[in-house]
Amino acid sequence: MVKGKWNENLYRVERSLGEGENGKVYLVKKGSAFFAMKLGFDPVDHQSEVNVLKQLTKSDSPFNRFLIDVDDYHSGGKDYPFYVMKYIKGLKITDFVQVKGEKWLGLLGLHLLKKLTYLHANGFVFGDIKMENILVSDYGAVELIDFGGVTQKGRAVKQFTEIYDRGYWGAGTRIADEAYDVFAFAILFMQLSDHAHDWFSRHLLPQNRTLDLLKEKLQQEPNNELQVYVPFLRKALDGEFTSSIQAYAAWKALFYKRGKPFPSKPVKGNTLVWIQAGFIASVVLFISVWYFYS
Ligand SMILES: Nc1ncnc2c1ncn2[C@@H]1O[C@H](COP(=O)(O)OP(=O)(O)OP(=O)(O)O)[C@@H](O)[C@H]1O
Repeated sequence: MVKGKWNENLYRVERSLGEGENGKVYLVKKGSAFFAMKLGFDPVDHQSEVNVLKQLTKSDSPFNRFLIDVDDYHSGGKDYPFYVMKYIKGLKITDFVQVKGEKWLGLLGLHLLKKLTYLHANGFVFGDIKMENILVSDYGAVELIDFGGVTQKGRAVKQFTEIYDRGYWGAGTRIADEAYDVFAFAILFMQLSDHAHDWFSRHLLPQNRTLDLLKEKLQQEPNNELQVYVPFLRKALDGEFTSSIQAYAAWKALFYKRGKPFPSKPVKGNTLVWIQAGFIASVVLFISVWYFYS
């Protein structure tokens, strides 16, 4: 059990969800509700993450219900800072694509860009877009986790991962602007196609990390699902989308051009039974009314 020193909320730790450079994340239960609890390793980094989440809590965006509680856990004479957030039950985006298939790439891109537009509208840039920081729940709902890299526009990006960073590819600065996230988005989607996956994990010498090389790889993109988005990805790498709203509109246009409907939600087994029962009941009612009045 973890009891907050100040707010006195009591959480039962169920299991570990994961660990990164900044902290450990646990699945916790309060009453009958599940949450994710992050215990920070470094108090300064932890506080900076909490400050961003607190600001987003005040915003008019889907992020405003993400942060639940901020407190310290006192144990063995020491205080351990933690925060509690919404628990996201989902798969890492790579695993989701592997399980469900590449036909979902278009929809995932649409949802991720939409999320970024909310963050950007509130004056922030995500900074550390990478596979590990994107969870996908059923039916393709995309959620960002790990707000450690979230940076106010105009400041130097707080935390990034080399291959997603436009500075690494000599394609621009590390000053937080919307195009920075759109560039990382493009790398992510190139990486999500099997073809480029291997190539990204290889170590490249500094002189080989160029925008031309990225575009050359894009040209060779054999993946059918991603093919339609290649013009978008090229523009994103070139920094031509100065806002995520523009990027979202462009992706959306290609998504519909592709002419593929959203993978639809299957009707649940018991919903189907109720629909059938309702139909039979209405037929019986109709026959009996007709019989009664005729
Ligand atoms: N809200 C959440 N719901 C479900 N799982 C989560 C949540 N937040 C984090 N996790 C899990 O915990 C792991 C570590 O969390 P997080 O990425 O925030 O740590 P970090 O130390 O900031 O990582 P990094 O070293 O990448 O910066 C994630 O990869 C994810 O699997």
